[in-house]
Amino acid sequence: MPNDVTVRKDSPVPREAGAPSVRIDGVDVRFRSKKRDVTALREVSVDVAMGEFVAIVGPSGCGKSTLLKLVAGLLAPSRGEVRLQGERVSGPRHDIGYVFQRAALLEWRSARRNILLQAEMRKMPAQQARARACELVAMTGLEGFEDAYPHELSGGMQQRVALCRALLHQPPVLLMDEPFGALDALTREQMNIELHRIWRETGTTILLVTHSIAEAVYLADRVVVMSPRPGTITEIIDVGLPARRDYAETMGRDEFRDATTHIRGLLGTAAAGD
Ligand SMILES: Nc1ncnc2c1ncn2[C@@H]1O[C@H](COP(=O)(O)OP(=O)(O)OP(=O)(O)O)[C@@H](O)[C@H]1O
Repeated sequence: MPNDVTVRKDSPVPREAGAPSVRIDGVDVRFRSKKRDVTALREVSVDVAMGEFVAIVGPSGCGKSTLLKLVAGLLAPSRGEVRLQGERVSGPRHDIGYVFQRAALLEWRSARRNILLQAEMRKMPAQQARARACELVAMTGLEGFEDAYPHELSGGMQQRVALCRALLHQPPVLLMDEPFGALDALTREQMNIELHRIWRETGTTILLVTHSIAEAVYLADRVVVMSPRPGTITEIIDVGLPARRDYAETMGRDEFRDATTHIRGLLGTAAAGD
């Protein structure tokens, strides 16, 4: 579905009856070395529906990034299995987009050419890639900065470029690892608003790791709360907010307050910042 639907302006999140977009089933991850044996994840199971937005919160070191790496096929579970679009993940997957805390742009390439890097790596037809890049530049408000180099862009703009690059090949699943953690509070708020709109417009399934409880609840359909290492799922919260969310109005809603208070309670003093 997400591959051929690029614009879904007003519809709510589709909850499809078919296979989930991501299935994490009874997963353990152990890292063994001569010096130590670390169980990063234990018995983690979660299904993410097509087009759903799921946020993952938990104390530092509980295995959030490890979970995303499993979905991307960059790590193999020690037990259990991960499925992406119905297929068992058994190696690096190219049908995903990945956004990290640092935009990691190439300094010698313009914004446009950083975005098009994705197309070059995938050998996408040039015309199709340029058209898609233009669409994404408009969607993320980067118009007028296509020829700017990374050092000429603000942190928020650099992250927008990274987001365009991650979405260029229209991946059905987008993995985001603390993408706004390095931004100032106001820019982060703006990026939250934009990401929510882009998610609604593209229909992409999103898994977002964040240390911000407010960010998780504002953006997601469901929030996965994890325990300290070895990371297990403490609870999965359905935030119950409408698909269209005005930022200020959402902050004042009972559902928002209830969900954030509940998550803070679950995380207790182990919660990392907000
Ligand atoms: N390649 C690795 N080799 C050995 N141990 C690892 C490896 N990757 C992660 N770990 C360990 O697994 C645990 C989970 O790490 P991970 O980075 O997934 O946590 P996190 O929840 O994303 O942390 P943070 O919020 O601080 O970014 C940590 O104890 C970490 O030291």
